[in-house]
Amino acid sequence: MKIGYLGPKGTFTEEAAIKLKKFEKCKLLSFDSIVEVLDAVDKNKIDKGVVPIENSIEGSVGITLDLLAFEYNLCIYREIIIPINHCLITNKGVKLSDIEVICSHPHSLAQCRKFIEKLGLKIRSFQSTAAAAKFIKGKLNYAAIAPKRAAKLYNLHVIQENIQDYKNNFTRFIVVAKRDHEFTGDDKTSIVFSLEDKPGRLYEVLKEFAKRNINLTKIESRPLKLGLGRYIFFLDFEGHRKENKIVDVLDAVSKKTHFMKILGSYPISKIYESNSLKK
Ligand SMILES: O=C(O)C(=O)C[C@]1(C(=O)O)C=C[C@@H](O)C=C1
Repeated sequence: MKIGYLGPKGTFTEEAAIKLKKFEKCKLLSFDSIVEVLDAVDKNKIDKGVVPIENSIEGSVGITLDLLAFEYNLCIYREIIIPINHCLITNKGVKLSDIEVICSHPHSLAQCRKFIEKLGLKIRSFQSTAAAAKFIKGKLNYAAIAPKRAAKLYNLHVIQENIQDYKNNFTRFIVVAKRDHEFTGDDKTSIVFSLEDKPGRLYEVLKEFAKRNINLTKIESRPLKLGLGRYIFFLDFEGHRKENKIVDVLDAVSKKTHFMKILGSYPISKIYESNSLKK
């Protein structure tokens, strides 16, 4: 089983991918961007791919949602939630006062916004935290925001841990595949849909879930990219698409939407512990 992840080695996504070893024997392969991971699954170069979808401080990873909605017909096979400990990382011997530029993934920079503002640093974005850590190697006025494990892998130094602006920081990752997960009895389903621009249309859809006592776990809108005021909705709810109640609700919703895509049913994740220093 080949599983791709947003790399290089040392990203939070790799930490999430390592958790998959509990479920199946797999070989982990690193990719430079989220789109490359999804594309490799789509083209059957790998069996599954792990990408971030949502963070408890900064919200959704827009690119992941957009690719699932508009560009690929892939399924969510599993979700993995891990705690995120952002570390300030430099070359050995560098002091806080030496740092001029801070490098990281835009989502990580956003999760540490107040911390960065207090230090008055310039920022530079990278495809991932570990790519930023690799980049600062040998650059004495640069720091990276990255996992502890990235510092260890690239022989860098952790100046400060847990620098995110809010204590409870978690990211939800999804494992994407060509098919979704079989029924386990403790599942969730994700769909995406768009509506006609008429009064009450979203209410009509949500009513179908309320009527059947189905618990929604997330709702999010993203631009439909056809102009202001036009949206696509992502909805997560409890239950598996093979259960009668869910078959029924999906049928009702498909009749009330302009477009609907089932992204998949998969087991609800527990929150994993960080294993940032374990392999
Ligand atoms: O750069 C990484 O380490 C990633 O795994 C990406 C990512 C993200 O896109 O949200 C994952 C977890 C953190 O929330 C910050 C960055």
